[in-house]
Order: sequence, then structure tokens, then C-alpha cells
Amino acid sequence: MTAPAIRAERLFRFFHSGDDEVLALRGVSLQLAAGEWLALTGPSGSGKSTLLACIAGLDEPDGGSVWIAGRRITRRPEAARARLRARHVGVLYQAGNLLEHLTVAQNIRFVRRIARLRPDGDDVAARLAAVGLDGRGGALPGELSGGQVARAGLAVALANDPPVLVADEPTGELDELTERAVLSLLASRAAGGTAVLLASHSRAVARAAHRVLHLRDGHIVEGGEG
Ligand SMILES: Nc1ncnc2c1ncn2[C@@H]1O[C@H](COP(=O)(O)OP(=O)(O)OP(=O)(O)O)[C@@H](O)[C@H]1O
Repeated sequence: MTAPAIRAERLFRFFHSGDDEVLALRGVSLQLAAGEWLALTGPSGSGKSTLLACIAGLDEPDGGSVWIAGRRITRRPEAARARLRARHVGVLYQAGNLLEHLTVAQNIRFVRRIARLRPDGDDVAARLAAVGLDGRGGALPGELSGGQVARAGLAVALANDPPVLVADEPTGELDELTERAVLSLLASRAAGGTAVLLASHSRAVARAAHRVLHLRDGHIVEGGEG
């Protein structure tokens, strides 16, 4: 049997500030199969970003485990987590997905180099065409429009052809038209087998996803597997 693209088991994450303890995640479990697209919703502070960071290996939970395509990413040294992430996870943020001093094409090649994939043999032009940015590989991020930056960010997040794409409010700063364009790119990526896990306040995003999980105070309150 193939392992799920994402398996998270009873994740806990606590933060301390002064005498206060914030329970950001209180035993969250979820699974995503290849090609499945899950939207995480919930009020501000409910734990969405913390959950995504723990799943992507950007943060280490205080309890529980995460497996990406059958490989455990939690309770490993940072360098090992970074290697797993570089090879198996695409991360898309609301902003800041591109290194400003590199062109779009160089950003894509850089991600592939970090993942130890062949940068030279890769068809960067096809990747750019897939996000509607034909011919813009030589542009610096500062030379692109907001919508083009968003699409370039997606091309960069997917440059390592990851089985899992994790996205935190990827359409938060976009106009409706660009949001729709990004959602349709995500849909086609999911149709191609990528598991997409995305946190968002946007209704359009929740409607577009296959499944919605609602978080409140670090718990799944709707849509969970019980
Ligand atoms: N590094 C940190 N240090 C202290 N507290 C933190 C830290 N990161 C998150 N928190 C707290 O953990 C809780 C969950 O935060 P998180 O950012 O995961 O929520 P969210 O649902 O993503 O919110 P938003 O929709 O506003 O992005 C919040 O109470 C937040 O203040």
C-alpha cells in the first residue's frame, strides 16, 4: 500500500511568552492522499500557520509526528528536515517566495540545486509557461506585477516537483482574478498527483478545495476524521 502524501498524528505545539503558555496545537491529526487538496480554515490565531510549519518541517512540534510520503520529518536534526523539505515539500507563502536578486529562472534553478536535482536539464521555459509566464524567466521579481509575482512564486514552490505543496494564505494579497488563476493552477497540480495543503481565510479557496478542515484553538472542530 502506498503511504499517504501527508500523515500527521496528534500534533501538539506550545509557545511561551513570559508566564503565559499558548497551546497553538492540541493534538491535531490529518492525512492527505496524493492528488488531494485540503483547505484549512479557522479564525486568526487558531493554529493554521503553526500546523503548516510543523507539517512542512519548518517547525518542530512538541508532540506528535509527521510523515511526508512515508518519511518521518519530525524529531530529526534541522539539517535532515531541510533535506527532506527540499526534496519532498513545496512551500508557498503569501509573499517572499522569490529571492529578489535572482531572476525568475534563476530562482527556479536555485530550488532545484538545493534539492540536488539537475538544474541544467530542467525545462524552465515549460515551468514558466505552466503558470502563464512565458518569456519572463529573465525578469527580476521587482520587474513583475503582483499577479505575476504570485504565479512565479508558485512555479518556484513547485520547482522541486514535490509530492506535497503546503501553502499559507497564498492568495491573501491577490485580486480576485489572480486568485482564480492561482486556484486553477493549484487544481491542475492536484489533478497531477500533488497533495495540496493550504491555509486560507478566503471562501473561494475553501470552495475550490476537495476537503475543508476547520481549526479553532488548536483543535480540528469540523471536517476531521474523528
Ligand atoms: N513563535 C511564536 N511565539 C509565541 N506564540 C506564537 C508563535 N507562533 C504562533 N504563536 C501563537 O500560537 C497561536 C496560533 O498561531 P498561528 O499563527 O498558527 O494562527 P493562525 O491560525 O495561522 O492565524 P492567522 O490566521 O492570523 O495567520 C496564536 O495564539 C499565536 O499567537
